[in-house]
Amino acid sequence: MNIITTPEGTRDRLFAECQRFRGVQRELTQLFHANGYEEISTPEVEYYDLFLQSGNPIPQEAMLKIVDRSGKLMVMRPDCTAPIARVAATKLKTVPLPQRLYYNETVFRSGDANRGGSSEIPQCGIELLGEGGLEADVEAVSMAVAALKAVCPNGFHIELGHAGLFPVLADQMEMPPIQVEEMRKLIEGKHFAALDDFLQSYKGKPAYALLSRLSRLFGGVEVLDEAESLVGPRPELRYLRDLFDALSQTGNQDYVRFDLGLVHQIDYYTGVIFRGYAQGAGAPVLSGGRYDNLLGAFGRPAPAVGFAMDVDLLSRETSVQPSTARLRVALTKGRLQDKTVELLERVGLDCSPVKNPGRRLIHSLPNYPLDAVLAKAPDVITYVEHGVCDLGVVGKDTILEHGSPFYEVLDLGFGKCRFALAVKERTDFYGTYKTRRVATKYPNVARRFFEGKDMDVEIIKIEGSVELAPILGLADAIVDIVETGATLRENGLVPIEDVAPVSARLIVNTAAMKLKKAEILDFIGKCQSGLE
Ligand SMILES: Nc1ncnc2c1ncn2[C@@H]1O[C@H](COP(=O)(O)OP(=O)(O)OP(=O)(O)O)[C@@H](O)[C@H]1O
Ligand SMILES: O=P(O)(O)OC[C@H]1O[C@H](OP(=O)(O)OP(=O)(O)O)[C@H](O)[C@@H]1O
Repeated sequence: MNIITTPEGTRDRLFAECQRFRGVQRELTQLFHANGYEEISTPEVEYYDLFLQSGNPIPQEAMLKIVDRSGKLMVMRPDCTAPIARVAATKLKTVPLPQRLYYNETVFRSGDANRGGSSEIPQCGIELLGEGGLEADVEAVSMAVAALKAVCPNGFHIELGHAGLFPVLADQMEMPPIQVEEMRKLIEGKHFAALDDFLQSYKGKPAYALLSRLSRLFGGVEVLDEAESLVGPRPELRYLRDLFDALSQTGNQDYVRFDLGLVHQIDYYTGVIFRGYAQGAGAPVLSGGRYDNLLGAFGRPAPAVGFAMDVDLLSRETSVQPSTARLRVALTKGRLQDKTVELLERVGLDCSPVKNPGRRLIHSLPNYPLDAVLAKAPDVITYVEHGVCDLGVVGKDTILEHGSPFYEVLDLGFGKCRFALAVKERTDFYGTYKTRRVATKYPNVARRFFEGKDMDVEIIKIEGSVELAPILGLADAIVDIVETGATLRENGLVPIEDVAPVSARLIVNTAAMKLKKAEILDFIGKCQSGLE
């Protein structure tokens, strides 16, 4: 058979697209070079252990692996920073610090090709090795500003956070580690209402006031004022203010904001963290921070700071289209549509176009700057993830199945049902050694549920009316949505265990949240007041 397609997650670039892409690379590399950074290039394959050693937060399953002739496990470089730290600690060991390095390389990660995920991510970035402290951070953030200025004609901004803030606040809450992680996830995902609920029983703790606001504290320098008013002076907040003041002295203040809710799972970063957002791009185009422990992991302890820019996102045609102030909201068609309309009407939005849609799929509301897009549930997630819709209304079932690379800000309370494990009446599902077969429309949810029980099962994906599978003898059980329980009953099935509760959620694209903050917060506020 002749192979005439490119591998999953890869693509060719032709003519104008290639020119735009090379143009961005040229602009960035010239800038870095002109500022005293020297180019470094490392192999596209590295030993897997290198990334284990670096404490890199990239999950194992996201790395593309190869086994070499001696049986050693290698990976296609999933990140540029660890290999550069390796070089600095070995070949460059005798070269005095600080070292200023830049790279123009592709990193490889296995994404979900069916959802537009790319396995090849071209990056351009810098590493400033061997310099700690404010001056080095000012240099790195200023370089990030200059780099975005060079390639984002429609506007951009950078947000600063501090990796040290969350751990000290979490310590003051005296929570078990599992709860700290739960709280971290709620803050990182900007689950506004869920975080409020979660923290109810911690109201007496000293860090409660700030932690309960942390996911909402993004914006201008007033964010630091509010944080300080809630927790008193803190060195991390003081540091961010000093950094902002220093950046203001070099004329960068208009490009710099804050997000105190930037809280990463693994403390790879040790100080300032930053992300860059460009008008028209649905995901951050730049990401970086201070990582003072990485070089030490390779035997040459030294502080370091750096950032990487996504050249693909920066050179896409769509990234040069300025976004409008109107919000685009993807609504799940079917069961959730009427409830969403009810909620919006309760707070005064005229939804008549959505109530009489005909065959049209996009509807402008006459009295609010919002375009409603009607889509199937998994597509709501795809549109919001890619930033072609700013917000979405979708069931938690779909989020649990498809993942959540977006902010999940509100539980809207309607569309309530649950995931349950169900079997034919009078069946002992757990009482056998045989590998059980489970039919479901939600294979990821089912797989995780049984993994949590350390149980091997065979999962069969069914597209609908899953109840048929055990009746016809194809499966021993199903994992499916149960609302009233009528469908199970009428088909001789019984629920034996709840898997997860489900209800409709309001989700927000991570870049849109930052680029259209005022409009999006207004809409979230409206939805929240409709719930109350
Ligand atoms: N009884 C229920 N069955 C299925 N979904 C429900 C139920 N109750 C609430 N929901 C919520 O409604 C959402 C949309 O359900 P709906 O049935 O309209 O679409 P779907 O089942 O995903 O698609 P379709 O039936 O068109 O294949 C679900 O994702 C879920 O969050
Ligand atoms: O507990 P109940 O109130 O009976 O509701 C649960 C049923 O509703 C859903 O099916 P849906 O009607 O969406 O059809 P589908 O199976 O084709 O998705 C779900 O998959 C169950 O079959």
